[in-house]
Amino acid sequence: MSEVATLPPVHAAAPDDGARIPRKSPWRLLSRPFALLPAAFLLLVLACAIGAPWIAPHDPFTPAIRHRLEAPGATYWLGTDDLGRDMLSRLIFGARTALLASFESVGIGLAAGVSLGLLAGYVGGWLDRLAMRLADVMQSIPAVLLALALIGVLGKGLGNAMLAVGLIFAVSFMRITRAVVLAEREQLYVDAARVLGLRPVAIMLRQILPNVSGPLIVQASISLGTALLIEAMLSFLGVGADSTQVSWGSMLETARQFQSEQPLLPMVPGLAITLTVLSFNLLGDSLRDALLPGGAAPARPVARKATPSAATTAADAETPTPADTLLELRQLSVRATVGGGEAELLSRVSLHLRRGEVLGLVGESGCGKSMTASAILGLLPRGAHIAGGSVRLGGTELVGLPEEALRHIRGRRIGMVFQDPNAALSPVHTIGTQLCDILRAHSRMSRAQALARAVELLDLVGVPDPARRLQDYPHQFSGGMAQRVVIAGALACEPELLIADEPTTALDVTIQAQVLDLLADLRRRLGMSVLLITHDLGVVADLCDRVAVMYAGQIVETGSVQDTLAAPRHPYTAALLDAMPRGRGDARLSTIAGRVPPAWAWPQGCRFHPRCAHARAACTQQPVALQEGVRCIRSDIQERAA
Ligand SMILES: Nc1ncnc2c1ncn2[C@@H]1O[C@H](COP(=O)(O)OP(=O)(O)OP(=O)(O)O)[C@@H](O)[C@H]1O
Repeated sequence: MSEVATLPPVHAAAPDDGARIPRKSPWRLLSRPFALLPAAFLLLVLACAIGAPWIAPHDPFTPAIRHRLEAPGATYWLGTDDLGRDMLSRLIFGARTALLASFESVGIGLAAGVSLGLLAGYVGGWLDRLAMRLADVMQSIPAVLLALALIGVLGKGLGNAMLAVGLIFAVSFMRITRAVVLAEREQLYVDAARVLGLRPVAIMLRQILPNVSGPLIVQASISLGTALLIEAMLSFLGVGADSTQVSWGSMLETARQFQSEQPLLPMVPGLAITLTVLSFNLLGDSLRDALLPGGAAPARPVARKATPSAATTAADAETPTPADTLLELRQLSVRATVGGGEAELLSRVSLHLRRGEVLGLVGESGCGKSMTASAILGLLPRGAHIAGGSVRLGGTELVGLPEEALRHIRGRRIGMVFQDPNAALSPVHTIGTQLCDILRAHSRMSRAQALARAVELLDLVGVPDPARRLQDYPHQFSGGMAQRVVIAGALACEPELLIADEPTTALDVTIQAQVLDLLADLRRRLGMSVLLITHDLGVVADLCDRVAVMYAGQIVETGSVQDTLAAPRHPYTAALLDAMPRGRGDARLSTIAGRVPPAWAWPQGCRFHPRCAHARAACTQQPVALQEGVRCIRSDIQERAA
């Protein structure tokens, strides 16, 4: 256990290109006069609400009939009402009622809406459908009507009224939260958190919730204005604030009656309501500009209608696995519902990985490499399921293991490095927090111990000045440095197996080599097994001991890197090799004609035959079995060519 902690840094630091993604911060508001004005006004209202008993020049409740309906003057700056009470003092106390009622309803709305939105978005299924139907029903009822109905049931009083308004608000907070959760739960950093074994509640609250804060703050600000207006309206109607409270709404109602005697009377509460609601709305607009990214989110691809996949494959020859095998996949099949039908995404995939070995899993995009990794981790996308076969990790069968047990294996025994490091890290937490979360999810460490360990891990992966960098956010790291951080996270619990899914594809070419060197060094020093997913045979040649080539959801060739790259036996492997740049002298690279078919349209017979120059009629008829590490009835052609 101590090996990781004591190892020296293995790699020279790459230059860090610093911050790249500007973060939206509430402080941007300071540069906007349109936001400062309403904010200042609302601060004034808040100060009045809090300090009313000390600020108000007169008692707002005790009548003084001899001063009734006085015009504004030296004693009563805003005049008096029909009972001779000071309008300014009532206005100041009214701020207290207005803000309390608004905060109460928005607080209720936030608590109920955000919890339900998180659950509906994250869990999905019937809970999501139920929540959405409920939201549709609630939104079809006007807020004031619902408040009046609840007052009818629970009795008069501002508390009941604002509870009803809060429930109405909950719907919009729920919709906003759910929409953000639906988008965020597909993000790599959420997958990364699941891979690292964080609990769903922790993922919802710590990883996803902070992303909703921007839209929620904006909506809350606008809802505060609406709530204030509803409170005033209910009090105006006489079903809101009672005689022990001063409300701008009831002040307006009184003023309405005596308007002919004192025309200025309605202006006082009227202006207070208008300006406060306007300020909330203007502040909401400015917050929207300051906190929310502009433009709509890119539309997600729509699944096409599926047809059942081609005939199942012929039985592959079973090969005995070595005694020091760490990971073994046997006849692993994954199926998924796509559009209206079922497709087989992985067909009887068998491969093994020995302790301390690096296995390259190669193939073009869409061949099933990532799906294989997801199946190993028990993190298949929605709609996909394991239809057969087994995944064994050091003697433990992972297929069918309960989620709780799988969670302990992910992160602790299997680490994962994703393609895009910036997407794999939560944008709203510092690196230190993220590494500590991983460490503390799997061991009983104090925060101080976890921080110390995080420094060691960053040092191990070659991040310079690790103690200082713990305070930085992911966007403050260059791509290469961010990938080192992701690798540090994957190594946090010293896993036996590291799965690296295209770990360098998103990086600059110069940085790619550094990250690959780091992986090679770590593997050598820590003795881990690595499953390296890549489409690049050059990377396989540099880093791997053995290779498994995938095409259309099947393994088509496996063998040692040396043998496979020197003398490929499958035409697909040969074609991948031909398409590989080998140096400056290459005038033109050959490409593989056509493209990988989608999973719902795998061809009959050999799945590569429509793109294969050596295909014969026999290749199109029967599924081809994997025999002695190759799935091709014409492998002799390649051998002869070699
Ligand atoms: N959620 C899903 N539902 C249905 N089919 C899917 C889903 N995700 C991927 N597929 C399909 O599964 C097949 C294998 O995809 P996979 O992502 O594993 O390929 P890959 O080789 O890893 O490609 P890449 O390098 O682009 O990630 C493809 O045909 C893909 O369209």
